[in-house]
Amino acid sequence: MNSDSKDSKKKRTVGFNYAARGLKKTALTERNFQIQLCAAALTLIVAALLQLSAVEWIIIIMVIGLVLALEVVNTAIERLLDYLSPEFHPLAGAVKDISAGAVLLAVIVALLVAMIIFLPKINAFLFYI
Ligand SMILES: Nc1ncnc2c1ncn2[C@@H]1O[C@H](COP(=O)(O)OP(=O)(O)OP(=O)(O)O)[C@@H](O)[C@H]1O
Repeated sequence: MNSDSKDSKKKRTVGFNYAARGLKKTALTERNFQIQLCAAALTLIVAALLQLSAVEWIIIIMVIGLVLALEVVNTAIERLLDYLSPEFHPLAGAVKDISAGAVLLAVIVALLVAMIIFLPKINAFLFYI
């Protein structure tokens, strides 16, 4: 392996480490992210119990990923604003509200998707027993 490809592999590993560190920090400090991680774990357990099809699994995993990724971005925006605008400023407040609104939208979509996929299966299961 030449030194150029070694360097680029090292850079990728270092980049991944920084990203993992960011996720770890978010998971350890952000209450909303912790709640969403628990909800995601619960959803995956219910999905496994209800034996979803491959397409249903893909949809569920995508909406979970959307919510978690948006929460991470929202956290980054909050931190950035805390750094740039530690004092009260209506614009800083508006940006935080809008960023939180994006997470809320994704959560609503995730709830709707979960209801559409899970409710008929839960109904069928209850009817069966
Ligand atoms: N610098 C600021 N200027 C004006 N309003 C702010 C400011 N910081 C926060 N706010 C208002 O307070 C709300 C909550 O902000 P905060 O940063 O506490 O976010 P949070 O959702 O409680 O997340 P976290 O608990 O992770 O900090 C914002 O959505 C915004 O309306």
